Amino acid sequence: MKITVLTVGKLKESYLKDAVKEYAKRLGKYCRLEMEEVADEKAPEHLSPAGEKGIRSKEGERLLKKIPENAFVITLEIEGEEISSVKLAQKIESLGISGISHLAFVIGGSIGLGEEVLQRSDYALSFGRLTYPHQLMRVMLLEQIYRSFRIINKEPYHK
Ligand SMILES: C[S@@+](CC[C@H](N)C(=O)[O-])C[C@H]1O[C@@H](n2cnc3c(N)ncnc32)[C@H](O)[C@@H]1O
Repeated sequence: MKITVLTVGKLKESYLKDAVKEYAKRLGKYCRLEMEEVADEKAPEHLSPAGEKGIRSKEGERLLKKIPENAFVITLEIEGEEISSVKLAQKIESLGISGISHLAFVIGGSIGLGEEVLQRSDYALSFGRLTYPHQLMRVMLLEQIYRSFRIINKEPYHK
C-alpha cells in the first residue's frame, strides 16, 4: 500500500525531523511512504475570520493539488471520529482488502484545514479533543500508522 502524509509548512525543529525520519524508516518495511509538504501562508496574530478563511483556502488549494484522484483521503480533524489504535489498524487493513492501494493522510496548518479539503475527505480522524501543534501531529500520526502495521501483522509492540 502507498501512504502519503500531506502537511503544511516546513518541519523546523530538529528533534521532530529526527522522529519523522525514524518512523519513516520503520514504515519502509510495511508500505511505500511519501511525505509531502506544501507552502504555508503567513498567519499574523490577530486575523479576522475572513483572513483565516483565506489562508485555509490558499493552503487548501495547494493540498488538493497533491492529492491523487484515486487516493482514499483521511483528514486529521479535532472534531473527527475518535477511535482506538486497534480500530485504526482494522480500518487500514479493510481499506487495503477492499482494493484501496493509496491512502492520503492530511494534516492542516496552524489554523486548520480549508473547506475544499474537508469536502474531499473520505474519513475524518481525531486524536481527541485536545489541539496539538501541526508539526507534532506529523510524528504522532506516523507513530500510529506504524503501530497499525504492527497490529495488522500481529507483531509485538510496546503497549
Ligand atoms: C494547530 S491545529 C489547527 C487548529 C485549528 N484551530 C483547527 O481547529 O483545526 C493544526 C492541525 O493539526 C491537526 N490536529 C491538531 N490536533 C488534532 C487532534 N486532536 N486530532 C486530529 N487532528 C489534530 C489538524 O489537522 C489541524 O488542522
